[in-house]
Amino acid sequence: MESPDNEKPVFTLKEVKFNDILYIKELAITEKKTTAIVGKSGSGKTTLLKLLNKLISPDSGTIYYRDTPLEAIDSITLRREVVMMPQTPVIFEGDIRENLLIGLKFSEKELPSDDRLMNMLQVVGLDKKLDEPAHQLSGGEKQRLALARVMLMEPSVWLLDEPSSALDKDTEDEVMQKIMDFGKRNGSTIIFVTHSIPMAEKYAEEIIEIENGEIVSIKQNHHE
Ligand SMILES: Nc1ncnc2c1ncn2[C@@H]1O[C@H](COP(=O)(O)OP(=O)(O)OP(=O)(O)O)[C@@H](O)[C@H]1O
Repeated sequence: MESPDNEKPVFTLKEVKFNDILYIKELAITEKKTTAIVGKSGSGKTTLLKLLNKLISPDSGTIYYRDTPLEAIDSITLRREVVMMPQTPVIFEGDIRENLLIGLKFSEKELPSDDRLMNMLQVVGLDKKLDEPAHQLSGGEKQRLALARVMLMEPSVWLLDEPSSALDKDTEDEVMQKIMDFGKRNGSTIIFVTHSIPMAEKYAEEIIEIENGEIVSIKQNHHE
């Protein structure tokens, strides 16, 4: 796939194979754009995100992050810039504050103030106090907390696996819109997995469709 000169790929995949699950001959994911990965359950969407975050490694082929092969980048260094939010939010022992800060533990950034943490809870629409225990939150609230954690890390690239799956229809749109606004404001690249074609069409500029571990289409999606 050829990109115009002003569009640089953030990830490039060449002949990438993982078990019998995924085979990607060639793929370039454009920097600063929003890309949706769609496909049926079990088609390999999560596997692709995990490969991009170096949680798993391909059996063969090469994945480049910008111009560097992933095997030449240390995982922690990569994950300071490329942050994945898994489908099921990971919530740790402790209160909401600790859960917000845990993502920043490996970064070299200064820890944010309580005011900033509260502001982030407001952005994701989580009306809780910082010292409330996190494990008591509902599924949708945990997802909002996980999202606020990602936002605090100010990733250059977001990998979101079904970011709104635990939310009801009314809040799904609100949260997706927040992700988009926040990401665009920070000049981030957003790559999100969804089984919902309407969600992909509404929010993504590029839609990659996977079927049985292979890309069957890449569409540009123009918003008015
Ligand atoms: N490490 C692994 N080893 C073997 N099989 C795996 C591994 N990881 C995933 N699979 C299988 O690979 C297939 C693709 O899984 P994946 O999680 O990527 O699908 P998905 O498209 O994200 O599905 P869903 O929409 O249901 O989350 C599934 O059949 C899954 O059971």
